[in-house]
This record gives sequence, structure tokens and C-alpha cells, in this order.
Amino acid sequence: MTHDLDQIRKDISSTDQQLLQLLSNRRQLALAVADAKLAQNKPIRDQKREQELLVSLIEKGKSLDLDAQYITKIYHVIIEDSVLQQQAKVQGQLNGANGPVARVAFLGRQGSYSYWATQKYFTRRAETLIEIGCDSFNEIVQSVETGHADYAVLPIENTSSGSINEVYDLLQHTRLSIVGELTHPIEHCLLGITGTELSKIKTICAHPQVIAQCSQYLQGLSSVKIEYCDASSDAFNRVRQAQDPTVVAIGGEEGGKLYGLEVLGRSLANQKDNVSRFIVVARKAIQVDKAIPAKTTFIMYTGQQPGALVDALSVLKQHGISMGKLESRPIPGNPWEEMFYVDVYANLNDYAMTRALDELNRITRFVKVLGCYPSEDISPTLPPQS
Ligand SMILES: C=C(O[C@@H]1C=C(C(=O)O)C=C[C@H]1O)C(=O)O
Repeated sequence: MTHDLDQIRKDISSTDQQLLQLLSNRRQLALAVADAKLAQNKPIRDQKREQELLVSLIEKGKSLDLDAQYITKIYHVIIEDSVLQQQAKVQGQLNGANGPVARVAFLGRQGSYSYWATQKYFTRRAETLIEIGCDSFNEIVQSVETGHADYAVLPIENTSSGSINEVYDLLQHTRLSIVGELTHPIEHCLLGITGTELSKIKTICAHPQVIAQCSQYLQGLSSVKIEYCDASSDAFNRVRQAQDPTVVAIGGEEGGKLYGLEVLGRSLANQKDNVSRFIVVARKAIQVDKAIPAKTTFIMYTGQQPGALVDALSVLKQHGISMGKLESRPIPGNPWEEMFYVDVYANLNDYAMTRALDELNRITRFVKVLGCYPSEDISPTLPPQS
């Protein structure tokens, strides 16, 4: 092997170019597979094929000195992308685009977590993204309701801080429909201007959700003042403007870089796997192709008689519908009465779902469907070890 560093780096760069070309070829093939599946009435997701692929790739990897964990990690990302690309294509064909552009409202400005989630979701769609940065969840919802934006991207839950109640409460009263979801890893870092020293920090700027997600880390910094911000991008901006090495922000590394900030600490969240789930809402509901796994979200008020919730949930059981999440929120103006939010793995057009909703309408006081959308719970799995 040569010791010529420049030459080795040239070879690495050219290998990377080939990898990129191959990834692009693979994505095109996956999109062709989507057409073939639609023509043959087959579902987009094929977990058996994914498992067979992973097993054979791990086997092949071994012979190339590539360990199983490495191969699995890379192919999770590749297969997830492939399935999501196929789903977006099928959905685009079924629902059509709103027009050549998508005006999308999200929390904060360039660099906020919602900004990255928005970028991620809309790269898979045909429309050109027009960003509409907002300062509150209420403003986001209003901008779609009034027609100023076509879509909104809203965080709904997080693995460290749980449900985002403010967003749940907004959904109770909006006429908007949920048309999509996505998950996005949230890696909180401490960010400051060049020359900032961890031991001299006096103020931390962050969004309240971020503060909740990093509560354990912040408990250890009791003498530091917390400044609440509208979004992580707002926190970055304050630190950039202050040009004071005692003032830092919490947010994502990529976002902080856009504001010239440097990382002083990483992995600040209470949970190691800190992931947020976002929903995408629009004025018009969508149809979800039968070839795609769908989720439906509805809210219901069961009344307070004994067993009311159990009765409602057994309707789902009777129709073989599995539930992903159940959340309850107070009904404004009706103290101690709760609205239930239910996520189910079902297409609104499924016969079982239609029947279940008819029955829920009969036995509860109020039911409203918030939307039916493609499920993005895509985690390719290996077959159980024998
Ligand atoms: C590409 C396909 O569709 C999906 C994506 C896969 C992949 O990227 O390898 C495998 C199985 C399917 O879940 C396919 O079925 O071959």
C-alpha cells in the first residue's frame, strides 16, 4: 500500500463519488419497484424481503471484514429512505400536488429543529418548498387556516419530554387535517461564540421544550440563568447578537453552525435516543393509498360514566384495529372532563375502520377524525435468531 497521503485521499474521494452514484441508482430502482408494485396490487412495504436482504448483506459484509452492526445501521437508513421515497411517490400520484410550490409554516427560522424536520419531509415531495418561519404554535396553525401557508409542520411528542400539550390543544379546535408525520432525531448541544468557556457560563437560551428535554443536565447548573426563547433558532440568534462568552444556547449542532456558534457540549437530553415526532397538517384531508401502511388520528369525548373509555376502546378491539397512542387533554370550559386523542394503525377507508367509527359515534358523545396519513414507523428488522 502506498504512503502517499494525497493519493490515498484522492482514492477515498473517488470511492465516495461511486458510493453516491450507487445510492442514487438504488433510489431510482426503488422508485421503479413502487410502480411495479402498484401495477401488481402489492403493498409497498415488504418486511420479508427487507429481512432477507439484511441477512444476506450481513453475510456478505463478514467476508469483506465489515461487521454486522455497521451493515445493519447503514442499511436501516437506506431501506427507510427507500420505503419513504416510494410512499411519497405513491401518495403524490394519488393526491396530486397542491401546486408547484408548498408554503410551509414551522416554528422558528433557519436552523431550528422544526426547520430541519420541514426540509426532510419536503425533499421527498415534488413541490418546491417555501419556508414560512413562525414564532409560536398558534401562529403556525393560523397561517394555514388563513391560507397564508399550505402546510404546517408541528412537533407533537418527544421521547424525553413526552407529548407537546400546546399542539394537542390546538388540534382540538382546528379545522385542519393531519396529512403526514415524520420522526427526527434531536441532538441537543450547548453552543456558544468562539472562546466561550464552559466554567464561565451565566445564561442559557433555549426553547421551553428543549429545557424540559434537558432538565437533568440543567439541574446540575443551578446558578445559571435560563432565558426562554421562541425556538432554537431564536436562541442561536440571541447568542450571536450578544457576542458575550457567558451566554450560550441549546440546540442542534447543524443549526448552531448557521449562526457561527461552536459546540461546547453534546448529548444533553434526558434520554439517549432523543427523537421528536412531527405531524404535517393542511386545510384539505388526503387519501392514503391502500398499498401504504396508514395511521388515523381521531379525538373523542366519551362522557364520564363508569367504563366509558373501556367500551370505546373495545370497539377498536372488536374490529381488530391496533392502537398506537392514547392521550388525554382537558376540555377547555369543562373542568375535569377529558378529550381522548387516539392514533390507530388503520386506513380511514378500511371497512373495519368505517364500522368502528360508526359505532364510536353511536356510543360516545363526540368523535372527530383529525386525519389519515402514511405511517412513517419504518424500522427494518432482522428475523429472530434461531
Ligand atoms: C425496494 C423495495 O421496497 C421496499 C424497500 C426495500 C429496499 O429498499 O430494499 C425492500 C423491501 C420493501 O420494503 C422492494 O420491495 O424490493
